[in-house]
Amino acid sequence: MARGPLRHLLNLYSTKNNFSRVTNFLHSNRFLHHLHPFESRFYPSPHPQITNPMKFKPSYFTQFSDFYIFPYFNVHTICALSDNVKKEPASNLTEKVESEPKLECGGDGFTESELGNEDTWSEHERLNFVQIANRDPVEIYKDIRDAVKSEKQSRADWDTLTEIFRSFSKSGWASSQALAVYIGASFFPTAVHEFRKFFFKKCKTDLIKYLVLLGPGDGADKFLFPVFVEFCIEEFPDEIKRFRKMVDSADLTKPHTWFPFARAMKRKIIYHCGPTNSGKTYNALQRFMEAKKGVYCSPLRLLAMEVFDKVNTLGVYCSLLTGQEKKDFPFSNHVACTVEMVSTDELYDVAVIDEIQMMADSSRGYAWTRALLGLKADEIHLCGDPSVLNIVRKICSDTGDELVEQHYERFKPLVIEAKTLLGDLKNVRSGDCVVAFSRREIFEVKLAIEKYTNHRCCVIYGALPPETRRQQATLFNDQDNEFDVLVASDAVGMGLNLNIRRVVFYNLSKYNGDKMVPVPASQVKQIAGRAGRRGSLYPDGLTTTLHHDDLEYLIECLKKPFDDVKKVGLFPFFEQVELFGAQLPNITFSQLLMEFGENCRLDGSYFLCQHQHVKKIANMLEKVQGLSLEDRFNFCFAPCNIRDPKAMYHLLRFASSYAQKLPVNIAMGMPKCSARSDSELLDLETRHQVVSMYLWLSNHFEEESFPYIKKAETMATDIAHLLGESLLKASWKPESRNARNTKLQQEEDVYQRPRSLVKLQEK
Ligand SMILES: Nc1ncnc2c1ncn2[C@@H]1O[C@H](COP(=O)(O)OP(=O)(O)OP(=O)(O)O)[C@@H](O)[C@H]1O
Ligand SMILES: [Mg+2]
Repeated sequence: MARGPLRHLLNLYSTKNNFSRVTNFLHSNRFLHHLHPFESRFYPSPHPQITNPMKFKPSYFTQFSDFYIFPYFNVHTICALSDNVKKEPASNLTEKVESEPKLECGGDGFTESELGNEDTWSEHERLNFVQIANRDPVEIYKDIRDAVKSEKQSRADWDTLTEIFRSFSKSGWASSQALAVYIGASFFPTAVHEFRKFFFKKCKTDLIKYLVLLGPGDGADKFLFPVFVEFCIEEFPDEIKRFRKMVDSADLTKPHTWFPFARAMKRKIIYHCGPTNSGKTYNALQRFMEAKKGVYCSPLRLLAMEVFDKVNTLGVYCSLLTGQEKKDFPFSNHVACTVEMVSTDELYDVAVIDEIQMMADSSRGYAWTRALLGLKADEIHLCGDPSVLNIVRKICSDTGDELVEQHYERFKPLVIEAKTLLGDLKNVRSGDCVVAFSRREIFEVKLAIEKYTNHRCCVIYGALPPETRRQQATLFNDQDNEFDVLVASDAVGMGLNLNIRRVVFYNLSKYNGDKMVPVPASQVKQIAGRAGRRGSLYPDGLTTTLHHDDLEYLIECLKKPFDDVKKVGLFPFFEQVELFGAQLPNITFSQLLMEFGENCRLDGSYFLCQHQHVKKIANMLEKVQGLSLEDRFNFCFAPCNIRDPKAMYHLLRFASSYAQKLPVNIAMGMPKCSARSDSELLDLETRHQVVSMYLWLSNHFEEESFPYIKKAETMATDIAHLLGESLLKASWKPESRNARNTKLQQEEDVYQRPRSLVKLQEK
């Protein structure tokens, strides 16, 4: 065993202020290069110091040190364990390490001078301390283990020792280091408690004196840690084995290896990179239509429907596949689908993944990542802004795919109107799209515009079914009617082709589920960019704000370069969660998801997508008996508004019937007429959601369990129609789905909203 250099490092490490010497030693020995692949097995976060030794910083060292502290991880073991380590015989490496000139720190690394100048210490004690500091932790451990019983100590020393162990048990450093030897965070306190008992029972005076000298804190923690590791390895082999299995099954590093068939292909990736309205999707779709077999992956059902209609009109037979609907076009070789639904089994000539920057989306990003990594297509066209270009470059270098970049500019520049609407909605003009970020505000604006001007408004917001959004868009685009103004939420940012002359921001703040925050610049850009589409009535796009106060923020957002995204989303497949769950019997599914989130390992380019939505549904379904783990997993992804109690109730009902193996009933009536008030409109929105959920479930479970598909389809169409009718007449004050917003509703005059929410926040 190449213990010499490793011991040397350990000794250096256990002394204070020795950091620079240790790092010099590491650099000179090329240890870091060799350890890289192995290191990635332990840590969920990126370690730039490993990939680039010159960036090695003191704070990293503590995390890095296990390899030296843990006596079994010598150079040989590390070489053997790492797959990608340079093919160099371990013995060579050892020789290199050992042949490095010794650093000038005297003896074995821990010098006498480093012990300070305590006059009270005898020469004998000094020598003793140096010896203890430099002893092999394995030997220290064995000595304690084999001792008969502890020697008598002074009261003061016992007290200090108690403090030392208290500090050790609370040390975040020790707890996170322990993970590297598979002692989980939840087991760590128990392990320390046992270690303390063991230590107090048998420890010798000189060791205690040395620890007392170090005192509670860093120095003692680092001295005790390797001894603690030895203790755990002997005392808790089963715990360690169990935790190791668990950690291994939550390994989400190297996700490109999850798709061996895609890896076996030589794929060509074409990144259509540019701002909104620059022709990215148009060009990608040209290739899609030319191909023998193609797939278009859309961020929205609406956009999938648009492409489905468009390419069929142009004579290319295309099917439609979304979570809710399957429309098989006879003899078609093309399919337009939502990105979550794309098959990674099917072979395609050309695939298009639209709005690729959504890879970085905190909840849905995993679907884009999966499509990019897993699609089996000779040619994959990515359309999006430049924010994920760098990370796509990195992913392509991991997958070995060829990457071609095509850069685009906006057809016509977007012009900012500095005059603004001067805070008065009476200044709205034909072709304007007023953007507000809540349903309540959308209806307030519509009400005000229709009351104080001669314009009529169409509305588009997230809770409307795609069919209704399309109907509203058509109404707005059509010049032969009075509906010449659009009031919309951020749902307008993607997809629809709209004849917008000017995008007017009613405000530039939105509620993030917790508080009001400024709308991110990337979103502002995307929405503003909707003004002036090529081929539309208004090819020159304009944008402005309602209030002058907000203008500065709008300009700032539009001037801002695109973000450079560092991480993209990932989510485990069911099989991965199942494997992980096998290590943790007797816990609920939502606890299992939580454990997975806490224990999974990711490498630096990925984050685990948020799954509050999934957890909330998992919690609700906990009491439903008879669902398999896979059923639970699938139910949790149903498109259900978790803030809508009625929708949640129906989902629970569906799951309960399914669990009892009964045919799942829609059990929901159809309203007779369109809505006459906002609460009726809300009710229609909920009903549509429930039916849409039913359709989604019928596509994700055996069809026999959901036998009322035809009925659900008819209901969905009818409700969307009623919603459309209702919106034509909607001229009521908006209500809110939950009590939280009712306070906000008390504002009487729609013109009296805070002057500039962005400004207010800055203050
Ligand atoms: N070469 C072209 N010939 C005719 N029309 C085009 C051409 N390129 C783009 N268009 C039209 O210009 C409009 C904007 O193009 P496209 O939707 O491809 O832009 P985009 O860059 O994908 O925008 P977004 O980021 O908003 O999705 C569309 O209506 C499209 O049909
Ligand atoms: Mg596009």
